[in-house]
Amino acid sequence: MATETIVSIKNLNYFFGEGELQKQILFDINLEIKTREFVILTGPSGSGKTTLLSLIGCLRAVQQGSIKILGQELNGADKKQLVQIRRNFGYVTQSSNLLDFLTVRQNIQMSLELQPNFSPKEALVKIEAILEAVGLKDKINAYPNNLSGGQRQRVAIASALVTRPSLLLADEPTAALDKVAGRNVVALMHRLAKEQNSAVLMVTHDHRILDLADRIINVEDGKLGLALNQELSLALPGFNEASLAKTITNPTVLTYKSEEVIIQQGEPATKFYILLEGEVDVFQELPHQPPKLVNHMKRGDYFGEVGLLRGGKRTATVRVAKDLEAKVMVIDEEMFQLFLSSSKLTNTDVVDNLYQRLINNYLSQALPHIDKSKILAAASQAKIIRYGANSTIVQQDTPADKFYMILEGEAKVIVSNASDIRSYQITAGEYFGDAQLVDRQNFPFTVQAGANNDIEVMVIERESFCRLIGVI
Ligand SMILES: Nc1ncnc2c1ncn2[C@@H]1O[C@H](COP(=O)(O)OP(=O)(O)OP(=O)(O)O)[C@@H](O)[C@H]1O
Repeated sequence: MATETIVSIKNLNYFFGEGELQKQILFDINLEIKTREFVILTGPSGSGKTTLLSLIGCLRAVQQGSIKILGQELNGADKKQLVQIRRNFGYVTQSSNLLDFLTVRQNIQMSLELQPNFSPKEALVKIEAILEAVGLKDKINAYPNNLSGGQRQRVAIASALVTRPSLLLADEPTAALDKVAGRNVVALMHRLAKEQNSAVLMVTHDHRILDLADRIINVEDGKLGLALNQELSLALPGFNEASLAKTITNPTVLTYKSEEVIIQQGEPATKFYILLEGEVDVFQELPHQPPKLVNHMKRGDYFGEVGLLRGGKRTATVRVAKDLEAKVMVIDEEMFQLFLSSSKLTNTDVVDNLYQRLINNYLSQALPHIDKSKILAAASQAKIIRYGANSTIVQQDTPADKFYMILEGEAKVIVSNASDIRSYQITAGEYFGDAQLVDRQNFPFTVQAGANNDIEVMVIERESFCRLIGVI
């Protein structure tokens, strides 16, 4: 699918007032938005978000700099050209500007009438289809007053998208809605816009929907910047600005090229990363084999915590996906530990995720020929059990009913028969039970936790394991 630049803004400045009262509102704005991108503008009140949106939407005249919509310059464009350019937009506002004396169908029809060339019959087909998409087909003849706030906003989205615009501009579309309705409305806008190949630029203060964006841009004092605090709170639930204020160092932002390696398996772990833009692949480097893809991550995901919290070495390689650039926030170890210690929620979330990734990495190494999706599914079913020093994990001559893998610590495998007892040590990443499980044999050995420390073991039930290796 071709990607086009929908909006291209270069060196844009904007002023309100004149002479001595003139005040600059926007400062040297540069921004590109491409097909299918869902971009959120956020930032403090009065920072210039609505002004920027209205300039892009041709509701104000460009004074200095350039805004191009689908290659057409707005600066200096005459009225006729602006009317033409506006046909590329859909607009959704906070108060869903529906006309109360018109039915839902008539309200949507008004958007279509701005676009010539539709017969009434074609218009009705389009209205029915878009109402079906927003889940309101049965309200086609209702009046807006008889709809809930969320339903009205869905009609507004239907009106904005019925013409299949290249760009949907939305100004605080959830402000009048409760949490659930607000999220539903934005999720709907997100889905439809992607299906129709539209780009979305949305102004919002609503933190509950930031995860739906492909990109979050912060507007502060009329300047654009990365929304680092919002990105942090998205990636690490429980994060609050006080955590950032307590830290000495500011996070660094780095950009990596397509297929560039960000962290390399086996190298010392010193930093934690949050993906701000682009996508990355996670690989497991295996002896005598090509690297194995174990995960794919997108904006809002983080990586690097496994090495920081376990063993100090990188347990996987993270590389930028092909044909994409990646922008990452780089957080040093001290700051990362502070995030964990300052929020129980963040700590729990990071640790849960850590186990999933550890299991995923170890299983990928143990079963190099099993594909990524099966391993991820099995990892999500696995249980983690801690055994105290010297305790027995499995007993020789009892039926094998589970697959075991050591995540941390050491264990002793003891094989005893009539004439002698032999034993050897196994450690993190090593496993047992696989050979006996399929045929429901007995364990030919006893496995005990090491003498000095607790150990952590991942356990997968027989059925999940057999499904994983493809024997059922
Ligand atoms: N017509 C106007 N004349 C003079 N100043 C204006 C005008 N409209 C807005 N401003 C000023 O421009 C600045 C930016 O306003 P804008 O509405 O773009 O901010 P915003 O980021 O959208 O704020 P909010 O989040 O509160 O909607 C504010 O300081 C505002 O007071």
